[in-house]
Amino acid sequence: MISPLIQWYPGHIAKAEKQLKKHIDKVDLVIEVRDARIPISTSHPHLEKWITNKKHLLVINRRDMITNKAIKEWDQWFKSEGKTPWWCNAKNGNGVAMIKEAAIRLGDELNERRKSRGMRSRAVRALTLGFPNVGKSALINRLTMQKVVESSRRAGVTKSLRWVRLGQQLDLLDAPGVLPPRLENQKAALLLAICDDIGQAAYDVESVGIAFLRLLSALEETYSGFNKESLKERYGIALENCEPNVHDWLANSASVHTSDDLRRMAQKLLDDFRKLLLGQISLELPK
Ligand SMILES: Nc1nc2c(ncn2[C@@H]2O[C@H](COP(=O)(O)OP(=O)(O)OP(=O)(O)O)[C@@H](O)[C@H]2O)c(=O)[nH]1
Repeated sequence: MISPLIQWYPGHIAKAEKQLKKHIDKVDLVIEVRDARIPISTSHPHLEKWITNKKHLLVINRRDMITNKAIKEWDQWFKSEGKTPWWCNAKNGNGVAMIKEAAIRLGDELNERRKSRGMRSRAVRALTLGFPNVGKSALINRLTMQKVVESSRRAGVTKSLRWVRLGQQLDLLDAPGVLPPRLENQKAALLLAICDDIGQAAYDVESVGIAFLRLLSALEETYSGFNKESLKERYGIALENCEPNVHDWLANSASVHTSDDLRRMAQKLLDDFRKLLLGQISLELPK
């Protein structure tokens, strides 16, 4: 079995973490953004420690990339863990207005407290925090209803912290994505690579593509909007019987003749998944 060793901690992320720790004291509220396809693997292990005494809004973005059934099950799971998830699609704006209202409500609570202590009320200061590429910048652009920060397909585009004013009520700090310095959990790292939430320099596309196929073949049909037929039509791949050695099995398939073919196919497969061409697929299930 091929197990990719994935590590990604580029200089700008190390710098971002340092800056973040400096700025975190200045904010009232942390808007944590996660990827709906992998909401556990995109939870930062140090976040709880960083945000003690802060208000916390948990946003699960890319809701369009998983099924409604999956959203419902995750929703119940988060609630059973004492958390309230706010689902959104930062690309088309779905769910963003409710997140804005929730942030403003939390700001109002804060200002009530300030007033009771004889202090003047002010805009709530919020920080968006999350792994690279989960949609933090897209969310900010939707919240402000203009393109104030760069949002791009590549992970690691936001490179410095920047304040953005949202009316009189909300000041938002857009921060670069943060990651733990070591991806101890390689299963989670693999999911991050499949979802394009870490830079491509961190992994071997062929190994990740093959691991993705293996995951697809093990997916619960009822839980996913994934259509095995589409894979068969587009790539000539039948997922049945692809174990135990996916690599050999793939190498013998009709469209793969050279290792370059294999690499190209792996890349296309991952791109298709990321662009929703293979359906709405959850790569993690609630425990
Ligand atoms: N399908 C879909 N795509 C989204 C959604 N939100 C963001 N995207 C896309 O995901 C990519 C990454 O979004 P960004 O907003 O740049 O992500 P980020 O978290 O700011 O990324 P970093 O700058 O790397 O930290 C972009 O191509 C967005 O258009 C969503 O809800 N659904």
